[in-house]
Amino acid sequence: MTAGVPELLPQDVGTPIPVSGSVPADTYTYDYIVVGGGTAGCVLASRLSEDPTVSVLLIEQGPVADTWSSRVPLLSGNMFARDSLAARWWSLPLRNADNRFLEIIRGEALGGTSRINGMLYTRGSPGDYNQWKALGNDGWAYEDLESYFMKSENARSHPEAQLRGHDGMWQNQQFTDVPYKTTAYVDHAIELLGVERVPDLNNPDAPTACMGIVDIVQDSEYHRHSTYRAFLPPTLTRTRQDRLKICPNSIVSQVDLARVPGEERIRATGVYFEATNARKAGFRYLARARKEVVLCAGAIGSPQILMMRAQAHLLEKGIPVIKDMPAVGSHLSDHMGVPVAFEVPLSDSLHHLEESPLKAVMELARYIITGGGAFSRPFQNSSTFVPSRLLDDTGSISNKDPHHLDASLPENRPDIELMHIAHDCGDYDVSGKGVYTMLVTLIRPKSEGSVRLATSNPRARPDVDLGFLSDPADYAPLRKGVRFALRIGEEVRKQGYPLSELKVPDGTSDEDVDRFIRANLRTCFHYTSTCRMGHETHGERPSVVDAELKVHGVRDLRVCDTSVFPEIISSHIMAPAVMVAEKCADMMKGMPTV
Ligand SMILES: Cc1cc2nc3c(=O)[nH]c(=O)nc-3n(C[C@H](O)[C@H](O)[C@H](O)COP(=O)(O)OP(=O)(O)OC[C@H]3O[C@@H](n4cnc5c(N)ncnc54)[C@H](O)[C@@H]3O)c2cc1C
Repeated sequence: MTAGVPELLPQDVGTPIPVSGSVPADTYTYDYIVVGGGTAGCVLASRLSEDPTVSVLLIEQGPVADTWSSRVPLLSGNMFARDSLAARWWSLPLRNADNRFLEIIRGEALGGTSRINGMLYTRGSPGDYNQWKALGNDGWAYEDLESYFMKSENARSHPEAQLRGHDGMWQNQQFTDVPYKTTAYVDHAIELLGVERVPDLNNPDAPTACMGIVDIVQDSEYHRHSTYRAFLPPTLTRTRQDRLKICPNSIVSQVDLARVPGEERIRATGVYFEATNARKAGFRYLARARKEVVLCAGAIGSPQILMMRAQAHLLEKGIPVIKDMPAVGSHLSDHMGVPVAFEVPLSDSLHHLEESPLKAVMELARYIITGGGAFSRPFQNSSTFVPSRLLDDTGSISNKDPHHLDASLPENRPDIELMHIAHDCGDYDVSGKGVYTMLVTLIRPKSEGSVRLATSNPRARPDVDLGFLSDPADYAPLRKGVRFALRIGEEVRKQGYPLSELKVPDGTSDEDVDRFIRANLRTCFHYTSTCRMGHETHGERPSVVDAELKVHGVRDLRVCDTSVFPEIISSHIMAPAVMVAEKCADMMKGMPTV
């Protein structure tokens, strides 16, 4: 037992396979089964179990692990720490980027990726969701979703903001003090280049070209506020343990499907699962759902589970296919980032903590005593968003026509984000140097990849093809973004600040910049759209779930995580994952959605 969450074993919540006739059919039956206790899954399980008359089973692959370091912002975002519970494996080679391999990363613990990520809370542009609606998804325009963003959050730093939530379970806040000198020079340079600085990047009325400090999910004690800590804390799970059963360290292999008598359709009746511990392999269990099964296993896990029954090509792997759905695992989208790195004085970057253990210890002590300092924040503090078409040849925004900056219009969505990071983001040797990185990120990529089963073993990692640069149209905005970052560097130097180019393209031609992009491209781990929402299962825009997140043609089965995004949004995706779960809970409860 860890930190008081009542944890159950597979044999406590499921019937062993083969099912014995002596076990009454109702014994291991729940109203709802939620698969995956990650970012969205914790929210959904929490909301569904508000009703004292329903029973909910939550099955999570990873442990409940509420360690101290998992709450310290700077430490908990370190995926390489031994207790980080970040699962890591290699992608397939990037065919269009020098056949490089990139690491696929997700959180595997209660809280999922919200337990290990960069903590940035961003809703995205209203135009992102108006685009979802334009693709045929009724009920998913920004005006339909705003109340769900507000319901979940407690925005501690924006008490006056009417369109931010202040009573929700999930806390976020913003640090307005500038942590390193570089930031002030960089921000000033960006303003000189025509981008407006805004106090709240989550204000839906902010222009599409804007820059500001990003809110982070953090509670009043300056701890990371993962969705586990916010929505399923021990105080809540203990009072609901009669109706909310939490089974960690268990992996769901398949959804149990049965034909609906007299109908073409099939229905989800339960899930098969087993302990994650390899020594328990071979002991399988079945839990049944009276009402619905909901997959919240993330944009890699949910298609992996569905593919066990739903793709014709899997016949070759000996997997019997119940329903052919070509969109399952297809259309993987991710933000791709190109780090443009500058050298700055060591004291102005996070590297000074690595170079001086004494300083690191003092900073940690400062965090423990005051809650402030370098350890109280994640790696990234601020961001700049720009639609690249507004950047002119000089690398600045001269077109200030309000129509072009109206964030509610899908065509105005920004396609470039510059993540401002006082650390290096590449694989090169920077020992002894201070580094400031502009991570130039393509946030509306046209390239798509896929998730495919490598074997029929549910414990095996699936093959992830990120598909970066498979659409050559992605070069143009990335090139503009890289040149914009270099231009910002120039403006900073003009102010007299000692910043020099460290990792930048060899020359100024398109070929030079493209070579740099291919050699340095990295994932932002923002996987979406592998079970995307839409009208059809086949045809021009094949999809997996409808606007109620129900899997097409299968009764009583929904998907609720970032895999359902009809298109990736032009910002970080954790807050939208929570919004999806809030809306899904209301739809399942039959409550009128706004
Ligand atoms: C390193 C990193 C940094 C990031 N930084 C940010 C950021 O700062 N801001 C932001 O907005 N976004 C960020 N993201 C992205 C964002 O955190 C995720 O996209 C989002 O949290 C995913 O939510 P989810 O519910 O879809 O999936 P997850 O949170 O990944 O949850 C899926 C859960 O399902 C479980 N699971 C999977 N398969 C099974 C199975 N078969 N059986 C049982 N359980 C299963 C997993 O263990 C996991 O707990 C980051 C991502 C990473 C990896």
